[in-house]
Amino acid sequence: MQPDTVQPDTVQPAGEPIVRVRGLTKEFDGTTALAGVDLDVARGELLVLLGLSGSGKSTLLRCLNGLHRPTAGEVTVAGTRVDRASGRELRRLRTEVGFVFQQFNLVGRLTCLENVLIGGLGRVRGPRYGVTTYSRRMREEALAHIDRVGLADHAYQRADTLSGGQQQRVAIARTLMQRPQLVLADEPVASLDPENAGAVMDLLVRVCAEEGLTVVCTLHQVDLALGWAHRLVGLRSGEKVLDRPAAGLTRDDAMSIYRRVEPAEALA
Ligand SMILES: Nc1ncnc2c1ncn2[C@@H]1O[C@H](COP(=O)(O)OP(=O)(O)OP(=O)(O)O)[C@@H](O)[C@H]1O
Repeated sequence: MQPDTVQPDTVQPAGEPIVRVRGLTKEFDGTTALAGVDLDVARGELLVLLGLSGSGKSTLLRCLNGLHRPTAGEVTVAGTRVDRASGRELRRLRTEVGFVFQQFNLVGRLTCLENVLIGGLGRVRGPRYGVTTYSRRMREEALAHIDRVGLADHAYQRADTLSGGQQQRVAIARTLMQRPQLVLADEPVASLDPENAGAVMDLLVRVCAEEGLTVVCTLHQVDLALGWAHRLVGLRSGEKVLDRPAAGLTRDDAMSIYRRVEPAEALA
């Protein structure tokens, strides 16, 4: 499936990048997951991370929102030095950084509406139990996001009764409800069949572009990456081996990161 959203070929960096990574190294008990990665992501950019299983993609995403503390290096996201942030700074940062997971991470026994409202919890004081404990304005906002992802007829349906594609749409609506600046998506379509994968990816790209959000997304599907991304970054054994605009990049260029030979002129 081809995207029905026309994306600009590249994003002209305007001002400070929203993500700035320098010399990022992450080790786990003797395993080097990331080895000195440098990366800038411009505001509004859609960057796709590619690489073999175990190449460090998820670890990089998790270092961006502080789920992993780097072994060495600097990570700055939306002006916050994530690598040395306090617990309080990390909690604030996570209200500005949405995370879309492969397995959706919805609360199955709650309705779509309740799940989407959870995305707005960072904006309210104290816990909320049930839809009626949120303000009317928040409920209307959540319903508008549910409508936007095409699930208006399912707003009051339990999340665990929805298909995988529908559940990921709910997760996207929950992320929008969060009003983030940056969306991290870790293999958001890996659990879906090819048709649903294309449709959900198109939705994610479209709503993020409409909101002017920056997206860093890991994918295993090179064709999806070439269809949607502004820029592709390839990791191999924790090192960046490709960093090129998607425009003009061939499938063969992108596939080179999965080969053992060094990609030619990959780090333009
Ligand atoms: N919490 C952890 N504890 C120990 N090792 C870890 C941990 N998380 C990741 N690793 C290791 O770090 C390396 C990179 O893993 P990571 O999950 O980042 O790769 P990936 O490219 O996202 O893989 P996949 O495509 O399969 O999701 C792997 O060798 C993995 O085993």
